[in-house]
Amino acid sequence: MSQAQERTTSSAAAAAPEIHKGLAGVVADTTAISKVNPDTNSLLYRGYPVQELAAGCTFEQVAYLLWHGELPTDAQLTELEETGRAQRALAPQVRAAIDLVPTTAHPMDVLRTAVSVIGASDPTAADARPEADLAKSVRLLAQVPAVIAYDQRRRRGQDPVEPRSDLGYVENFLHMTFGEVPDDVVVDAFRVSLILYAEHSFNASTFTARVITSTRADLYSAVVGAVGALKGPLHGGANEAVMQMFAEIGDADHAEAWLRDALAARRTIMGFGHRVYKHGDSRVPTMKASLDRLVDHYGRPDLAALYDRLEAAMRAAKGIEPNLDYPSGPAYHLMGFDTPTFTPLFVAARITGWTAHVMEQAAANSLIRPLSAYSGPPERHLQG
Ligand SMILES: CC(=O)SCCNC(=O)CCNC(=O)[C@H](O)C(C)(C)COP(=O)(O)OP(=O)(O)OC[C@H]1O[C@@H](n2cnc3c(N)ncnc32)[C@H](O)[C@@H]1OP(=O)(O)O
Ligand SMILES: O=C([O-])CC(=O)C(=O)O
Repeated sequence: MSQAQERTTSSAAAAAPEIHKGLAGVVADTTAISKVNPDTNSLLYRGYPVQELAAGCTFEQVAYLLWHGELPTDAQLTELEETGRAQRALAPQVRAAIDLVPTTAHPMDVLRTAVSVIGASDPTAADARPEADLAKSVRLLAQVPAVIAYDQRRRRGQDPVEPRSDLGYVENFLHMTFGEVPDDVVVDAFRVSLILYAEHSFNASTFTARVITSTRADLYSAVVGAVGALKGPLHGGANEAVMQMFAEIGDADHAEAWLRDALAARRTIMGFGHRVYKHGDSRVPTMKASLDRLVDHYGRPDLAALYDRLEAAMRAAKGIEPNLDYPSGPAYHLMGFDTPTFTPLFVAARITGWTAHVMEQAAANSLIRPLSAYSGPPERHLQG
């Protein structure tokens, strides 16, 4: 190589931008909503450890905390509950829109469509004042359970169940889905799962919501985009994929051989691994404890055995730990939800975190627009 060529190569190398594929390790902004700390395996919502919130709070209290930064007083909680309870029923046009979506479509497609119609029917959709965005967030929190319950029931050929305003959020959700409020152990496991799923800093779906908000689009558009991002199996779609995987393995005694073959085929093992946590997901022990109680309640030690054997085999083979979707999938299965409904349940919880981030982004906005390094052909021209 000539000296001139060397100079060109080294100056090109010096100018080459550092690429952060997948934005891994990039700190994109500040947030006061939650702190994910992989070093201490901890997760704080507005400063509170999520385990403490899961042990002692209702889901509505956690929603209020994420939106407002503080836990509600009794009067504030009552106001939130009453506003939500009054909005639990679906408008006829939302039901009609759901009915138009074929049942061959995934329930996440139905939910995405329903949120879009809820937004398009809201005359305040374009009102970007913080109090208007908060009201939209409360509305979505109240209506998403009705969409999920309505869709699962229509797929089963069952009539819809009307909401009950005398029930709390969690009990009413289960009532609308199953036509009855199940035993306390089930209600409590569901409550815990919703609190654990509520918020997780700049994950892919939340970041999607923030990107959309950064263009000054409305809150419903941000949530529709976030639902799309959550659907993928590398993100929220993993909870249903865990159950499909369990069905494929069938029996705990097959776990090790199944995993050996799956890894040899370079398959991704669903419910394992995490972009941020590399030594285990802070939420898993709490959800696993709820799963254990469900296993006892329903008398399903076979499911617990499969869970444990696959987890141990994955740890031995790859040193990779489960994420929250691993215990949540079988927990939702035991509660009686259909497998394709699992990711919509994640949406019901994450609506709180998404909308908190939408409001935080809007309050201190800067258009999110990273740079790219061009890797296509050099400049060229049409002939003649
Ligand atoms: C609530 C949530 O959304 S949590 C995430 C839910 N998603 C899943 O459970 C899907 C399965 N998991 C995965 O696909 C990944 O672990 C992700 C997408 C979550 C994180 O991905 P990344 O941060 O890109 O992981 P990373 O590339 O650092 O992985 C390191 C190595 O472990 C491997 N690995 C990571 N997770 C898995 C897995 N679940 N199965 C098999 N191998 C895995 C990667 O292939 C990679 O191997 P290599 O170095 O030989 O190529
Ligand atoms: O943080 C992430 O990348 C994914 C995750 O666990 C979540 O969104 O709950």
